[in-house]
Amino acid sequence: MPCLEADLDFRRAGFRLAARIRVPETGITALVGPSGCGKTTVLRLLAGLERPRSGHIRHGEHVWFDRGRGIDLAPRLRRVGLMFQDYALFPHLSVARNVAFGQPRGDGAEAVRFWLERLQLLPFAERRPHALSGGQRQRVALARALASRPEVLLLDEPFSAVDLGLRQSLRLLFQEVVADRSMPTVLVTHDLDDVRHLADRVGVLVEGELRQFGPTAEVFSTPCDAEVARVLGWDNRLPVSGCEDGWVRGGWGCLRLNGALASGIPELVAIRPHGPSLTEGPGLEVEIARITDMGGYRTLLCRLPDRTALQIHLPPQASPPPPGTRTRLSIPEHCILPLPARGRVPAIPSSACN
Ligand SMILES: Nc1ncnc2c1ncn2[C@@H]1O[C@H](COP(=O)(O)OP(=O)(O)OP(=O)(O)O)[C@@H](O)[C@H]1O
Repeated sequence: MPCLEADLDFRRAGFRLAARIRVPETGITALVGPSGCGKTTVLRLLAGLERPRSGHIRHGEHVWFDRGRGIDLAPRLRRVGLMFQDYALFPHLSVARNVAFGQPRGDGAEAVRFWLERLQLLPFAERRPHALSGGQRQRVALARALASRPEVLLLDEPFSAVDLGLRQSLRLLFQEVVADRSMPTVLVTHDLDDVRHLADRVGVLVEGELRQFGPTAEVFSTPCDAEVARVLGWDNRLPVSGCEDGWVRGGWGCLRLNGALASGIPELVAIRPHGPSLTEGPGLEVEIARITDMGGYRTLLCRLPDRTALQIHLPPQASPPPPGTRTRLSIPEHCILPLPARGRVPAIPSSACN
């Protein structure tokens, strides 16, 4: 199956990107990372809108870019369906004509209607982009990317401007389209729910470096370093000042680790919010700061002795003492993840493309 494979080295003033990425034909590959880490740049390089300094880009047997061999295919020849954050709609064209733009020859008004209907845009078919809401404009851009019958789909924040209900239905639609078409699909997003709901695999980009890449569940459950953990929403991060005999400590207290440390002193330990519980026995000293009922569970915001915040989730039947109470927290070893300052990118298995 033709996967999209790229080895990218790119530089611009004050910014360097070096990433190897392999996007299989099936499923969705998400790219996440802090603002400015280079996500959009990766999409622009793949689409041919920026030129790498060295490296290569291949789609199956087709070489799109190879600096050494002097190959640099023009963007229109790469058959990429693109959707960028600014939507890049033509202001003088109606919604229908924007969607028709870039359609392959032979696809007529029926195909346009099909996409307008699927993206709930039919009522706006004759409007110009300026007369649409942000979310409607975003759907026009998505419809246009899909109507071009791309062989590779690159989407930058495709659902950020729509409300939650529409977002859920767009996610479903998007999943169906990708399953029907089987094409390498890269989704850039800041929304971790998009990643959890949609992505089969995820790459975490930090300062232009692909720090971790792998199956979504695996990357979320075992981030390779402190920065990746932050990007993936591990909010409970405790800085480590020392480590001996299987214990780590900081101004917040000390915790026993599960198993030996792979290397040296971790920069911090991350704590899973599900699993810790209040105890009268030995545990981490905390003061309860806030209790929030979340419906299916309760969140407890605790303060540790050095005032670091720690958030845990308790089952709805738990009855924690009121805010202001000093108590102890028992944190099972499997809830503690020691993290180095900077991890190594795991090798991308060649089987990822099979
Ligand atoms: N046209 C440009 N000229 C110069 N520098 C740019 C340009 N576009 C982006 N940059 C810089 O390149 C770096 C990577 O930008 P990029 O847009 O790829 O980040 P991003 O991860 O997509 O960010 P965001 O999540 O905020 O959209 C940033 O430091 C940014 O300031």
